[in-house]
Amino acid sequence: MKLIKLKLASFRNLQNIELAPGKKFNVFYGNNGQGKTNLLESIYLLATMKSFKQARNAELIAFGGEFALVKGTVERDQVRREIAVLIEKQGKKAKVDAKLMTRLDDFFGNLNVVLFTPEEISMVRGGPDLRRRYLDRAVFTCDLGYLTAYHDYAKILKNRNALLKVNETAGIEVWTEQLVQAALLVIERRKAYLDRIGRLLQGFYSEISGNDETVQIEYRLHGVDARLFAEDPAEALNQALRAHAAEERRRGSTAIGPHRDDLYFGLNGRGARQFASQGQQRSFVLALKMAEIEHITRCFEAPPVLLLDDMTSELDRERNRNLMEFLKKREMQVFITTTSLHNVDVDELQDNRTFRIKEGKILD
Ligand SMILES: Nc1ncnc2c1ncn2[C@@H]1O[C@H](COP(=O)(O)OP(=O)(O)OP(=O)(O)O)[C@@H](O)[C@H]1O
Repeated sequence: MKLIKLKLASFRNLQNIELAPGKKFNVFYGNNGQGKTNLLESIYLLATMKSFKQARNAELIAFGGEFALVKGTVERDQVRREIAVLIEKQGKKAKVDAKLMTRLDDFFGNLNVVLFTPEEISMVRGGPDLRRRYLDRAVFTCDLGYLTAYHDYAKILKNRNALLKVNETAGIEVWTEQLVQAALLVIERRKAYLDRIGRLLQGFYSEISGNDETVQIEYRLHGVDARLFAEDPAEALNQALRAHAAEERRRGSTAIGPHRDDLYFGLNGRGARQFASQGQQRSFVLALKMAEIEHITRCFEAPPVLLLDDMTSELDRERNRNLMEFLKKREMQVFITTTSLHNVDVDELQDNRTFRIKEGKILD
């Protein structure tokens, strides 16, 4: 899967960009604040319809503009497709080969991306919402049905919360029953994904870190007896909900379910969040991304496009070299941003292309 053309109009500070990326490494370099991250954000948006900065539509449109347009030509198995996202303040529209997509399922999968930014280390250090967001996106890429399961759960959760908020207990059982069924579908898919990723993670971590530390990843159910869950998942959730009934009434919201669950990242048998160094945490996230790349490659029989934002500032020399080795071995298109070409071993990269960005324009 390759992005062979990219066209931007009024996207953030990128007023008018037309680009023919190379099929392997594409390095975007320039000073701070010139538009390098914006460029990666546009590619991410073309794949996911979302900003990785959680930006609202209005923020994506160039100051003073009415809309932004991101267009790309993607190639897979020698078939080319034109995909486009039009961003207006009130919403986004997606097109494939000039046809407006009414079902987003038909849009996703034309371009798959995996993103690594300096901020993502907070996935290890920060709160559970960041890990859930990562997990949901990762599951969804290869399992489009997950989006429906997730939305069904979210809808039921909203209805149940609305009753709890007004302290209405009549009718709550019906919602509880539906909540448990929908929750099980979400948890099952999340766990299945983690099983696959977990098997790949160790190898990639060793490759990046160059040492024999061990890593673990586990799904952590919030407030649920894990042993009972293994025997009778529905009963375990019901029991946990019964045990938290008073708390739910007090807080006016549902206390148990996938919206509260978390991921455990372990390093040498201890929590990476509390005990791993910055470098180890970075290696962990990177290994997670490598595992995600491998997983996507297997399910689409084509590697995703990798977006590496300001990569060099994040890893020490050896880890950086190990990452480059990993990337060189793969037939994968990579977009890298950096403040200086000295930060990236461009000479050593085959088929590389470099682009200088200044004030929202590509100079080369
Ligand atoms: N909606 C918008 N319209 C116009 N310009 C915008 C908009 N949103 C952000 N910008 C501008 O984009 C620039 C930031 O670009 P970007 O984050 O891509 O920088 P960068 O080249 O990645 O820098 P760094 O190396 O510091 O990460 C800022 O100058 C900001 O003012």
